[in-house]
Amino acid sequence: MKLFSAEQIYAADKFTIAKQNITSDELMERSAVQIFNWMHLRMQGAPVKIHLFCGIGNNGGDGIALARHLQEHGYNIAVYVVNYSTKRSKDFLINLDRLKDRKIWPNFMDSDGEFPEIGADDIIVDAIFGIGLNRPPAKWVGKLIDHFHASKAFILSVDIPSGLYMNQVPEQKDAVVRANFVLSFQTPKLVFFLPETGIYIDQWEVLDIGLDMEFLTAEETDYELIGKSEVLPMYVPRTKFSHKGTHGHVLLVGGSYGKIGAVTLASVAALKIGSGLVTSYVPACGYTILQTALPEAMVLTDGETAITSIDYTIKPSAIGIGMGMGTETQTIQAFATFLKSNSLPLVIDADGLNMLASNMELCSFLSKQTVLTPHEGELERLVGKWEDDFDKLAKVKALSKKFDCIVVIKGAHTITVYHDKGFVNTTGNPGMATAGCGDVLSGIITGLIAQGYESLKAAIFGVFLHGKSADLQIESKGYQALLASDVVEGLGTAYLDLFKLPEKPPQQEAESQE
Ligand SMILES: NC(=O)C1=CN([C@@H]2O[C@H](COP(=O)(O)OP(=O)(O)OC[C@H]3O[C@@H](n4cnc5c(N)ncnc54)[C@H](OP(=O)(O)O)[C@@H]3O)[C@@H](O)[C@H]2O)[C@H](O)CC1
Ligand SMILES: [K+]
Repeated sequence: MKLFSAEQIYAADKFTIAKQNITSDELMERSAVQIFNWMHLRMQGAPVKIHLFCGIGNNGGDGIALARHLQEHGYNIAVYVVNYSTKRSKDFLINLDRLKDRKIWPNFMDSDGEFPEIGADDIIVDAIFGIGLNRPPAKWVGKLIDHFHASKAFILSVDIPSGLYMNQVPEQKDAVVRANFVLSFQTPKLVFFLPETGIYIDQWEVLDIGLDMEFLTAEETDYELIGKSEVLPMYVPRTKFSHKGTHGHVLLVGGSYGKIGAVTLASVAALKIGSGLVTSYVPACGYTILQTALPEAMVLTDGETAITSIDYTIKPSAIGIGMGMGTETQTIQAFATFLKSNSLPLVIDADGLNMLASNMELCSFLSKQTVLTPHEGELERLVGKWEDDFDKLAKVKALSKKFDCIVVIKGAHTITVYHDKGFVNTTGNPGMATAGCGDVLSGIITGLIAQGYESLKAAIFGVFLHGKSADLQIESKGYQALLASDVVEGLGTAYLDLFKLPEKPPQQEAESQE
């Protein structure tokens, strides 16, 4: 799913209005009706108090139009106009008049004089600011937002939590609504998925307001949200006459005394994701461990407790390097020599990234579209400190373009960056914050590349399957007990889940059984 910018959404509005020959007010009405239907389906007329806080722009207009529909269906509402500016939008005013025609008089608020009482069991509809926020909210609006939070009421934000920008992090962290639920029009927003801004959103859902599909399809976006529909077309099925030689040969280079587990996890993940053959290249201290833990793998050794040179005669189809490898001087030399002569598809993780970061000149030797899989600490060593999430993304894009590499920024929503484009993952959970999960991911991505997936697709698909496996495993294991090896274990079901149809709603299910 594409993640559109504010400019693109405004352009889509304009295009849709012209093409469908509707007014902007009609488009606002569609938005309001969609929100109303969503709420009505869940609330079924419940007499819960609903406080609608509406700004004076089109986000506020949505709120005002929603208030009319709620009132017409007998809901218990209170409407407030958060009068932060005198520049009221045309469609806001049209809807304000419609409300007044129905004898509903909003409370106009333009300072922190007195805020209404809000009960913990009430609902707040947050329609103060939408995607048009372009400067910090006034102090009193910040206080009003504090008042929302203090009430403990459920907060439903219209389109985007008020106070969040579309393309930068907020200056005042307190002046942003912490939404329990966001109903976002047509497209989720990138800020829902970034660590500094995603914290303001518990859950979100997209409402289709019928923006022109032709326009949306043609528009290129800087970011894409990756779900099942995006990865399914990437999947390459096995053919009847294929054999282990057809499914690639992975070489994993890493490990040092006390850290052989890292290569072991990557190796088993590479096998489980479907590579035909896996060779693990480890210091001699890892030989027995690997041969015992993973009889399916072949093992090559070098040095006693750390890797001192990387020499092999096998012909791998993809190489993963760095997990548990250490950064001893001899290891760094071996790594440098290897990079200078290697032209095979490559994945670099963990200590491989640390060695790269302390010898950035080596980046010019990376084979094309090398995949780097840093966590935040490793990334900072590679690109330097960033000011905020947007600066981080800009720095990563610059690195990717400079060295033609793919950077997998690991996090709650892992973002795979290639040149100017970012792919935001939707699977995974906090149970994955556990030792070895990164090693598993590097094994998965290397294993997919070895099977013939292009490196970028392997990174995007691999990140998805890694998270999906953990999501499926969590159902029986819980967050705390999830281990990296459970994530490896679940890879088979993660593949199978790609082909599971979504569950039908109960009514359809009954009909299909008749
Ligand atoms: N296609 C869709 O998704 C549709 C979305 N709709 C809704 O429209 C909003 C966007 O509406 P817009 O009027 O452009 O913007 P806002 O409502 O967010 O803001 C209104 C104006 O407020 C001014 N502004 C910005 N920041 C501040 C601030 N800190 N303090 C005071 N005022 C501020 C700004 O105007 P200026 O000229 O003063 O700069 C904003 O324009 C979208 O989110 C949806 O909810 C439509 O209903 C249908 C289509
Ligand atoms: K809002």
